[in-house]
Amino acid sequence: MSEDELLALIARHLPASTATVPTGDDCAVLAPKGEVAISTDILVENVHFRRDWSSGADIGWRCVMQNVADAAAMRARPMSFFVAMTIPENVTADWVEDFSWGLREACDHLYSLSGPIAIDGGDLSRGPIIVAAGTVVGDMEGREPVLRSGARPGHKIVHTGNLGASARGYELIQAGKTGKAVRLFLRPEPPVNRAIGVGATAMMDVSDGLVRDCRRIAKASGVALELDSALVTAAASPDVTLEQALYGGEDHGFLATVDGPVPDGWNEIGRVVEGTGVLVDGKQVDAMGGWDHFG
Ligand SMILES: Nc1ncnc2c1ncn2[C@@H]1O[C@H](COP(=O)(O)OP(=O)(O)O)[C@@H](O)[C@H]1O
Ligand SMILES: Cc1ncc(C[n+]2csc(CCOP(=O)(O)OP(=O)(O)O)c2C)c(N)n1
Ligand SMILES: [Mg+2]
Repeated sequence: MSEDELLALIARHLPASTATVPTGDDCAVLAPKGEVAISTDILVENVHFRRDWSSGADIGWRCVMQNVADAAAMRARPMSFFVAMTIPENVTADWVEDFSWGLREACDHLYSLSGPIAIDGGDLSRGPIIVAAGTVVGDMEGREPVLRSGARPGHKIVHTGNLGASARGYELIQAGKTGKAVRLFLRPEPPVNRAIGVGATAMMDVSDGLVRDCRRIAKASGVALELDSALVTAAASPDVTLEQALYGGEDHGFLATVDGPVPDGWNEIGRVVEGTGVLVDGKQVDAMGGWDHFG
């Protein structure tokens, strides 16, 4: 199959674009309403996914979702998406078509949460394994970006999303089991609408684990984040252990700090205090915990 035929297979399922110039030319040209937020994240075969666990559509879905979560964590509305891929010889055209169907399913799901988003470009190359690098363009639409540096003592720590579900799903799938947590591990569902709509002082999506990501906000803000284990357990997905909730990543739910009441759809999990690092029930957590590609 030629590169152009492969591209045609991918294009077959993509949603309609409102870009001034959509995919097909040297660049896409976009017309956002406000400032632009851009983020990129890769999925690498056997690091982020296994082909015997995930279908092509699962990977397409995840490629979109893990990126749009970063845009939403700034309060940008995801509007445009780019996918650069390497594809090995042993991947079938059916797999590639299925991947593109997963992109489409993710875009349709997002339409209902935050409005239209299109795949406006990408790249294809032969490579030894599957790598899918996604880039999201988000439209700030006049909103101020929420940084990691705005947490102050007295603010509440809040979370929305499927806390710990991916970690539980990862453990279940390794044991050959199925269930809702496995489905969420394969297809994370970041509640992007809640992130875009929140009045937060600091925010990020949780990709590497709650404690590790709290540490990032703590460091950027020059404060300590104190988690309450009972609140974390109450906020976590069904049957999730405290360990999975604190250290599991890849849920792409949102961790935020707020100066005021807990927003609708969010759960309080702790508070911002003076100091450094992360505490759980008043005790400093020394271990980094969570996921580190190079640790
Ligand atoms: N190779 C790179 N070159 C430049 N900046 C990078 C690179 N890799 C990561 N970053 C930046 O470092 C920050 C942290 O990255 P990462 O931990 O991957 O964030 P996230 O969990 O939001 O994907 C981000 O601002 C990201 O853009
Ligand atoms: C086959 C397989 N092994 C292990 C994992 C677990 N895992 C891989 S990467 C990762 C952390 C998140 O990925 P990262 O690239 O750090 O995302 P980012 O922080 O850049 O958004 C986790 C928990 C997995 N998803 N699949
Ligand atoms: Mg990243």
